[in-house]
Amino acid sequence: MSTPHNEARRSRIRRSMLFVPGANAAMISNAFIYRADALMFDLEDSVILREKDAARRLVYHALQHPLYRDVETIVRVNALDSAFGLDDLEAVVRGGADIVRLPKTDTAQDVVDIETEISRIEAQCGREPGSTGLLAAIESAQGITQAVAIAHASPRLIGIALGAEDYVRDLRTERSPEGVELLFARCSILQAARSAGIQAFDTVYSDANNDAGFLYEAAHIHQLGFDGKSLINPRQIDLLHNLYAPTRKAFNQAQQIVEAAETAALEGRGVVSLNGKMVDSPVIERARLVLSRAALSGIRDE
Ligand SMILES: CC(=O)SCCNC(=O)CCNC(=O)[C@H](O)C(C)(C)COP(=O)(O)OP(=O)(O)OC[C@H]1O[C@@H](n2cnc3c(N)ncnc32)[C@H](O)[C@@H]1OP(=O)(O)O
Ligand SMILES: O=C([O-])CC(=O)C(=O)O
Ligand SMILES: [Mg+2]
Repeated sequence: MSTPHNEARRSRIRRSMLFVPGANAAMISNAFIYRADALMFDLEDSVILREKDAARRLVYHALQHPLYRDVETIVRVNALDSAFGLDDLEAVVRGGADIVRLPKTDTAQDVVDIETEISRIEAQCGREPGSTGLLAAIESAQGITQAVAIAHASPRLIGIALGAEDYVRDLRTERSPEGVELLFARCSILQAARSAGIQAFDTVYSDANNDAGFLYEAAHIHQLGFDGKSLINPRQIDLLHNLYAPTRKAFNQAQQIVEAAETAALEGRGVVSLNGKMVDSPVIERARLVLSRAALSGIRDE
């Protein structure tokens, strides 16, 4: 279903989504200073059981703070079948989060269930119906098998994301630097997301001090076609944004393609040749994407 809400939120740029542990008052109070495309307050696996209630209160207040008004806020709630999920959802929707991140999504029914609760809470608290977005994280073999159904399960979905730390546990393996064990899951998520017209996000890179390893993984998922990545540390933000910025060569080429296409359109031609290479509609579309990424991220420092 196409609504003004999901059209706008499905096309928003989200290269970087920074996880901020919900129980860490210091991090919660100043995470807005980091220029991530979205901040993702966490109430799930970074919060120990005895801090769940305190974390929920901290995040609820942060959501309403004026300093967080200009940044997109996502909150990872606990699963609805846990002791905390419903209380989290009440606080987060009432607090005005832009997007709820559902962890460990195994089936389309998981999405339908949280959608039903979000609609109820929106109606009860007077929040505009449909204004809370959803992001489903897939973190199991079952979830990957169901990725297409999950991606199509709700008009609120802005995207689906891989949660690789839990996923490799389910596969009974470990993450490797090359990520061969994640290739099937990454391709499944990307295919499912694109088939539903929503965004695809890669998982966290957990070694906050290994820039080379992070960049290797980020280049890989950028090449696969992901819109962005979940992050754990602010130092990863600029590394990722720079990687999403086009090179000077790609930028110049995209400019030439768009200029040639505009001239051809004025002359009533759909296909033109640029330095011997065919320029037609998919080439022009991709060139426009490069120019829009340059407008946002600048030109890559190499
Ligand atoms: C598998 C999963 O579920 S992953 C998702 C859940 N996990 C998380 O949310 C973890 C988020 N990340 C972190 O907690 C931390 O970055 C760690 C534990 C990985 C590393 O911690 P540190 O070594 O202390 O980080 P580092 O020394 O780089 O911190 C530098 C500064 O950035 C801040 N910072 C670090 N990570 C974050 C973050 N995720 N959000 C906000 N601020 C952060 C620190 O508070 C510190 O601020 P200060 O200079 O004002 O004191
Ligand atoms: O979703 C993520 O990237 C973090 C996470 O929970 C996981 O990897 O299991
Ligand atoms: Mg997880």
